[in-house]
Amino acid sequence: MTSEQGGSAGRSNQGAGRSNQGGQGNPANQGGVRRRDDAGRERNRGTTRNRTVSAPGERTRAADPARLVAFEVLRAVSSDDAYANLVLPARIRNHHLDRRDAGFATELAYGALRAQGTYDAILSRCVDRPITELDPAILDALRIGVHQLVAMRVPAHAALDQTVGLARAVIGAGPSALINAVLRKVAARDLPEWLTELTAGLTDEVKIASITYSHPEWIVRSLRQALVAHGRDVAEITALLEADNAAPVVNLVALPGIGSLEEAFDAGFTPGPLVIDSALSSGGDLGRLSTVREGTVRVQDVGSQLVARALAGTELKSGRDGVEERWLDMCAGPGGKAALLAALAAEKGAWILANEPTPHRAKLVAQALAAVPEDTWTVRTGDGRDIGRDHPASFDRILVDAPCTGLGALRRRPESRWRRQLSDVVELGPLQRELLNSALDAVKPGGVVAYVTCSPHVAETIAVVDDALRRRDDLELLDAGAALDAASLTGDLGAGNKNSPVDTNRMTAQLWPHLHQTDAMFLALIRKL
Ligand SMILES: C[S@@+](CC[C@H](N)C(=O)[O-])C[C@H]1O[C@@H](n2cnc3c(N)ncnc32)[C@H](O)[C@@H]1O
Repeated sequence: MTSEQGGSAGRSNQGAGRSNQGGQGNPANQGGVRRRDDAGRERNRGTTRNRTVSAPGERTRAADPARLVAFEVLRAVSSDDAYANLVLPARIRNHHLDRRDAGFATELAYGALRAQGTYDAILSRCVDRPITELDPAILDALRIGVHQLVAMRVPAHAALDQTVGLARAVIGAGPSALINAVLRKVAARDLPEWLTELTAGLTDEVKIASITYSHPEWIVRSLRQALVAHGRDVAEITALLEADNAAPVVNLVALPGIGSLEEAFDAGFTPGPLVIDSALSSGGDLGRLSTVREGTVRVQDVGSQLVARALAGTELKSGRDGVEERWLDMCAGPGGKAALLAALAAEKGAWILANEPTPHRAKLVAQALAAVPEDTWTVRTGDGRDIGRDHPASFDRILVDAPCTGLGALRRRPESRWRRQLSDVVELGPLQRELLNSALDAVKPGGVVAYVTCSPHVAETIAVVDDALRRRDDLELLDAGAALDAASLTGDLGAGNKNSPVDTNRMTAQLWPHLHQTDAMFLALIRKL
């Protein structure tokens, strides 16, 4: 069963509230009752007591709202399988955090989630039983404490006082004593000292990197393998893992012919160096940008912008060039690339079908497309695997932005590295192949299919494309690296996999967080003969 929605459907504002730090002003904070300086210390609390780690004195009794927000986010992630980037803005709003507190809570929650592997290894040395036997709430409070102690500029006494105060307020007096004792042991060393101790005697580079850069071993192994398979030096793994741990820059795109970045520039965004109509910022409240609320300017990773533009700019041999072309976004939800593609299609006089099987995500696609002239697009709610059979040789350009593990977007989803498993890679394989095959049936001779993943994993990238090329004799690979260069402002991204040891992979391209400051998007451009 499928259903189609015309371009007039689903108009509503979107984009508002997507900021990580979109806190509301808190009158109490503005009145100077509770302010935080850059080091995360609260100021104007009355007499400053000179506490030390060894003599912490009387503990704070109430939970600091910013730490409470971070704690609630960790609890929602570990106990309710929540997504941190969805929970955090809501909690920031609920607790009325001001901008500075929102920034502190964001750093604390995201930092503690990303570095959980390292922190759990540290905690294992400081707790006299396996940490898996700890009450999950206690473990989350400890993780928050460790992050303040070893990675934030929070003085040790404040980190201890505040974390113990939080634990006392939300967990109870008993656990707060345990937390106090454990965090004191953590505070005895800084992070480099802890890492030296944790990796002493290890020779396995994967294990060392896993502890040092807080990634599961299977992901370290997969990313090393991906670097090599895409023709890069395995020594880049350190820079890649570090890039996964850095707070990502917010990327905006102005929909071509529709949006303007002037307002974003006025608000402090800077022009993106890699792609036209893009802007960058290290944070801020996006909700105050009217263009973002209207949907004419959208939050979108530069890598996503580049692959969409590379597909739109590829020369076709399917007849009409540009005018009245039919485009398909086979896996469109929630609509980021569909919106950019639709705006590019509108400029060229083309039309796009945006397909998504999940009804609520299909609604998001319609919302994302609402800013684009409605005669340019249609939303279809259905399985992409049926499109090749139902609409053979019907489209000039097709994007298959396949469901994948997202291993290339770990910096944006702090908890996902702990949720994903190697078995996910295996499970997604058949779906990725069926979707690509359906797209290859649905594309016209001379038309182009872009196979894209936000994962560089070999099994989700090269292996899928290789299988398609092996099964069919009506395909040719186009130079995806050159297409990305042509879509970029620099013309010299160096994303082509020219040095890949795999023959068929030399025409594909791979963007990398540590090289391009984008998500690790893979792109293969396949023309049907
Ligand atoms: C990587 S996301 C796409 C992101 C999207 N292109 C964007 O830029 O916002 C993959 C999407 O594929 C959808 N999907 C899953 N199974 C599918 C299927 N059988 N056919 C089509 N899409 C599917 C998922 O629901 C998800 O929305």
